[in-house]
Amino acid sequence: MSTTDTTDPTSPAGAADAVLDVRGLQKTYTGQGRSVEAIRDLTFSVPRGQLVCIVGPSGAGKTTLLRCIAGLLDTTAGEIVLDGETVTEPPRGMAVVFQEYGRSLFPWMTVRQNVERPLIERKVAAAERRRIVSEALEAVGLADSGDAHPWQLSGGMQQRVAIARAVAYEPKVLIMDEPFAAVDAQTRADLEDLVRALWQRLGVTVLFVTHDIDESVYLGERILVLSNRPTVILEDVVVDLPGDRDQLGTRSTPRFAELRAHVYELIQQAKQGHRPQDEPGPVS
Ligand SMILES: Nc1ncnc2c1ncn2[C@@H]1O[C@H](COP(=O)(O)OP(=O)(O)OP(=O)(O)O)[C@@H](O)[C@H]1O
Repeated sequence: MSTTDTTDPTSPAGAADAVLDVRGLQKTYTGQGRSVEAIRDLTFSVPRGQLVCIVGPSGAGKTTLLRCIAGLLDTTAGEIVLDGETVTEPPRGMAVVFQEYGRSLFPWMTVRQNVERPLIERKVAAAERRRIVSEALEAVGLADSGDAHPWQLSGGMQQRVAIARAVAYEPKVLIMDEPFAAVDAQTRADLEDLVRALWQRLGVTVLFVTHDIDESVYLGERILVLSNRPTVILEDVVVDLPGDRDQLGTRSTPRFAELRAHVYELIQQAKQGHRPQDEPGPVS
């Protein structure tokens, strides 16, 4: 298959099996006498259980997009729909893992207490909480670290705690914003495999923003490549690699190299200001 055959014709906006619909999203930051048009027009839909990576040049609006989807930021126009409900505030069905694991965990709480906290807020009964937390820690390989405090753990382990907390929440959509940018290469590879394993086991829908093109190809079933700001989708790339992936084997296949080269080329084009030909103008 050539790299030009990668646009997915099967993911129209508003697909019936979509867990998440982003429709005509626009976001312009205003204040202090100036405005920044971050997102011009984004429309895409994510089928339940898909692992989607989002890449684009620095400042393209990736974090802005995730914050809008997570209900943490008001949109200027357009709509985000999670399982049929318009998102107007952080919805129960979403969990977010950020890059700064150090700041997202409470240092005075143990690992177990950190993972348990959202479940307490959700008023899950104590016995059920214990079961869910144990399973989540087991799933991320931290079954023996429940009584430790975050500051006693390595960066990679702390990020595992953040992932366990997100998974324990049993989200419909797991949002990850450059979660592995601050860990070393070996830990990063392990965490990538952890995300793929959890995704396959739990069937959760994942939106994963990364700067790393190789990571997006290795992890994703699909990659949304964003243009330069003001952001539109430059290309919706299908990652047609086998579901079972491993760091050495998958990354050395010709198809992996082909997809990586294609996404790399798109990012270069985005940086040079290339836009899709049929880009709709901003709605006035
Ligand atoms: N609170 C804000 N007020 C004004 N402008 C903002 C604000 N937050 C972000 N921006 C601008 O919106 C644009 C998109 O920012 P955003 O952080 O979403 O991009 P990004 O793709 O996540 O960047 P990076 O890849 O560097 O992390 C940038 O031009 C940024 O300066």
